[in-house]
Amino acid sequence: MARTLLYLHRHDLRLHDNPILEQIRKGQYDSFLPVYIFPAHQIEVNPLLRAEHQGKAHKELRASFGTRRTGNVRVSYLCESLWDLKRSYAKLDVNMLITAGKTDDVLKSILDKLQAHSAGQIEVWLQKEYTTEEREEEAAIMAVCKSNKTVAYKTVEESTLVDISDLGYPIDKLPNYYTEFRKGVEPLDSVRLPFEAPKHLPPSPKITFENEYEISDDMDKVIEQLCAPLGGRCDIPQNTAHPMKGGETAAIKRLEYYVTGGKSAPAASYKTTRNGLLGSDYSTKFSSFLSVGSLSPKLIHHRLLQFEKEHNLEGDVNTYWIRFELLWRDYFKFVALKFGKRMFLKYGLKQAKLNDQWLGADSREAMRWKEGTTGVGIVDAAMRELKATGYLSNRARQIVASFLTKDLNVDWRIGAEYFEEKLIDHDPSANYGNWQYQAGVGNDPRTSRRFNPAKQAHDYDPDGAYIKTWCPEVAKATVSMNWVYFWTTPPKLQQTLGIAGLEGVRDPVKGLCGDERERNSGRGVPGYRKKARRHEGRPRRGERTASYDS
Ligand SMILES: Cc1cc2nc3c(=O)[nH]c(=O)nc-3n(C[C@H](O)[C@H](O)[C@H](O)COP(=O)(O)OP(=O)(O)OC[C@H]3O[C@@H](n4cnc5c(N)ncnc54)[C@H](O)[C@@H]3O)c2cc1C
Repeated sequence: MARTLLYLHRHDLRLHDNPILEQIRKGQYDSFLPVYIFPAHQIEVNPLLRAEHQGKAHKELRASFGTRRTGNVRVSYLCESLWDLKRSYAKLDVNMLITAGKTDDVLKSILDKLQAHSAGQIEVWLQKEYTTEEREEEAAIMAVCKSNKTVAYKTVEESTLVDISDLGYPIDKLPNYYTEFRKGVEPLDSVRLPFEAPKHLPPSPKITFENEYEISDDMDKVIEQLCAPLGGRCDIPQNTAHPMKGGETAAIKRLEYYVTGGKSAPAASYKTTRNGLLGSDYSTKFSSFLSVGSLSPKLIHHRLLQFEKEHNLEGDVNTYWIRFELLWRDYFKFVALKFGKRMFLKYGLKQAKLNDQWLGADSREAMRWKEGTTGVGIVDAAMRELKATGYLSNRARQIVASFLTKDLNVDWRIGAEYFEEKLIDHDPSANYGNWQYQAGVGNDPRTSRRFNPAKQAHDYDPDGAYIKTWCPEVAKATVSMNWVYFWTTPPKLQQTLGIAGLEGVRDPVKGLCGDERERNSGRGVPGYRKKARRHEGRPRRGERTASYDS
């Protein structure tokens, strides 16, 4: 009997290190059909409906606090990643089917079509995911397969550096804090070798699949369509910290770039540069590739091993630290599996009723935070960078998350949902896990962690270059307090700079920064330098800036 493998791609848009494609190399398949379905519960797919099916348009997709599930920058990035994969398949004479709709319904129609064309024994393979919505989707897919006697179904774990089956304990025994988890998997001897990209694949079945959605072969057309209800396609500014396009091709190029240059390669200084805010090399920028699966964490690990060996950098703290961060990614995925829905609940993993008075999405605080018009320079710069580019450094993410939850007292889920809409690297476990951590309801042993924005600005943006890049209205300010806290600009200077009427000057959203003592803890005010020297190396209460247990 003929055998057909239907590969339902999810967040695994690559050929390299792909266990499902490896299975094809090992198995005897007569035909192979890779499929991607734009999921109608996460992406606004109405614009792709054929004219005669406009009546089937579903309700506008909104997250619980009103933001879009997927914004224009992220959906464009996803299309770039998908079309890159489609082109790679085409080079192997394989036709990738890209369609849209409710995943299980669409899968059922594809299976019907395949069976009508005598595809024989059909196997449906897909990536295993760990967050609740993705697991619910998987359950629905499994139900479709089970209801059809000629269809076998298989999921594959492939998205983490350390496979879940190599942890050595069941998921309910996952440590509640990162350090214990990390120590349990280091020194990473169990990381499996990446598979090579296939050189040959079986031919695609000769079927033409049609449903109510029409997906053009022209990526730009699809991007235009998908972005139309999301405010239109976004032009990313030249000075973005993330200039890379989506896709496996760009991902491999980025990985190679990051380890090129011997001891001067960006990877060789990662630990010292990773808290940067401007430029694209201060950190790896692997996250967006990892989030859609264009890059495998196992490939990164093994490429780093090779790099270390070539340049006598074994045991180097910089490359170690890249893995340290990749393990955070793994950890949050496993946390999502262990805690299920709690990952998304107000009181978090801890079910810690820290605060019953959090402000909502329509509060002035939440709205001005999103717009980047609070008057707190480092926060506004970051929020505008996020909106314009879909990317934000880890340092800036921590600062704005702390400001929203600890200074403005806004419900952390509003921030998480906004990040979900905007970030090109959105990954539900990393996003919600980090937000919970910052809000004090997740995996942080401390609940009172707060970042003082003035101290952060002076430590990580001492000459204001970052603030001035994204908030050009204060570019001419020469006294640091004026770009750190816009409203401190003397009225005369406000007139000269032309900023007197700006919301952040006239009506700032200060949160705790409104407190005079708090403002005086910033280096921009006289006397700070003396204080700073006194406290050197000794973080003050509530002001620890080091991330996590770094
Ligand atoms: C509030 C908040 C929300 C976040 N949301 C996301 C998200 O949706 N998707 C996402 O990938 N990361 C998220 N992060 C983690 C981190 O900020 C980004 O992974 C990182 O900034 C991406 O840039 P990079 O690839 O250059 O990272 P690098 O510093 O080069 O790190 C290398 C890789 O390690 C992983 N990593 C680094 N830091 C973390 C972390 N704290 N948690 C989990 N993985 C990490 C990423 O895969 C990253 O690509 C969030 C952090 C915060 C504070």
